[in-house]
Amino acid sequence: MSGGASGGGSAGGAVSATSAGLVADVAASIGAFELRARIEVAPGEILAVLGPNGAGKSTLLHAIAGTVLPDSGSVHVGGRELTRRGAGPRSAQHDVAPEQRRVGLLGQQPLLFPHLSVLENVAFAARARGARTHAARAAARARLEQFGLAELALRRPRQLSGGQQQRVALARTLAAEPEVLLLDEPFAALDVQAAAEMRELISGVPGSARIPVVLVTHDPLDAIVLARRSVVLQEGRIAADGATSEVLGHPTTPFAAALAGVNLVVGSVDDEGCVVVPATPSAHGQGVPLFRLRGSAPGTGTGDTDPPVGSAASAVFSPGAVHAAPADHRAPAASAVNRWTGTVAQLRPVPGGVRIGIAELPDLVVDVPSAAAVSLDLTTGARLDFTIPAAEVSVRALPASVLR
Ligand SMILES: Nc1ncnc2c1ncn2[C@@H]1O[C@H](COP(=O)(O)OP(=O)(O)OP(=O)(O)O)[C@@H](O)[C@H]1O
Repeated sequence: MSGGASGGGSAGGAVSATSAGLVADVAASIGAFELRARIEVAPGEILAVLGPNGAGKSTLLHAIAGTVLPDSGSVHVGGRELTRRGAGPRSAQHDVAPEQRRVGLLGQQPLLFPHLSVLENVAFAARARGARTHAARAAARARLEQFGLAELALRRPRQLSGGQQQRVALARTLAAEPEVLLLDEPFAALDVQAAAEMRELISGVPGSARIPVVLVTHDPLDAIVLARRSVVLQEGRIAADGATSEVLGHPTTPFAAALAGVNLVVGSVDDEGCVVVPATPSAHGQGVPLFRLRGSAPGTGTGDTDPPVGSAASAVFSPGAVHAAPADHRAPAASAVNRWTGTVAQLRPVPGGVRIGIAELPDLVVDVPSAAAVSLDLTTGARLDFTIPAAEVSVRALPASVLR
């Protein structure tokens, strides 16, 4: 799925236009920001798009919806070409107007018509597509029934909770029978209960409507619960793309690692199969000279699938898998594996314990249980020995370009 505009090559080139799903391969610029991304989503599939603020997630959705016109590239839904733009000034251009795209876009706010009842709001979508009033109302009633909203049919939007409004907005979006559904942080403005109800409805969309769904979210749990595949968009590029379990279970970018709540370090592989990471010298002048991590889980650091010596690799481990103990002042040898001494830089409470930031390895955090935190007498500036069992470390090969 990756490559294309995201790989810097084929925006404006051939894409699988005959695909039954959504294929968007676009390069778009807004001011200084440049998006180059390709996504492909099958009918009945939910693709989660994760990424930090300003990564271009909304821009990607708007390029599909037709409210942002890409500089180059193409958008196809069900084999229908919605946009084709070449890079050159004389290249052929083709853009279906947003209202004719049959693309449903739902954002954080429901944006219902305040003067129409719930029923009329939902019926409006079918009427806008040419359905007669009676048929549109009947279809709207059926959809409200399906969404558990039938009792609210005669209310105005202001008489609904935020969660009910958002569910009505989803019903209205689907009533237009879109060929693709784009969801831009649909849970962001909802409380926990309302978000759960909305999640439940969205999880049923692929099965009932058999359309491709793109879900932009900041919450990794949304991706885990709703999407079998995820992409991570960073600075306008696809930084990770694959099964959600892989993208979050073995993240390759610090952003994805932070989302998944795990530590990610990147380094080169030495002749013992360890990932070697240079550490930042600490203010105490006692930086960890080399940080070496070895994994032992099958296929993740030992055996035939080991990354070759000198290649780039990542090591991923949970903050709670690290054991902390008072430093024994005989600094571990530079050759120590899965063991290092570090200086406590920050301490903050987390459920069940304390999270330690380490001065020499600022990208890592270690979680110690409350009881251990008390016995360690934790203070900033304290020196601790950290160890992690190899079985808790997952090592994977990375493209060589990450070390440049
Ligand atoms: N109308 C606009 N004018 C100027 N710059 C814009 C405009 N819309 C978006 N941008 C810029 O384009 C970049 C991508 O924005 P976009 O909204 O697509 O990101 P995002 O990943 O959806 O972010 P967020 O998670 O904060 O919603 C940002 O740098 C943003 O400032």
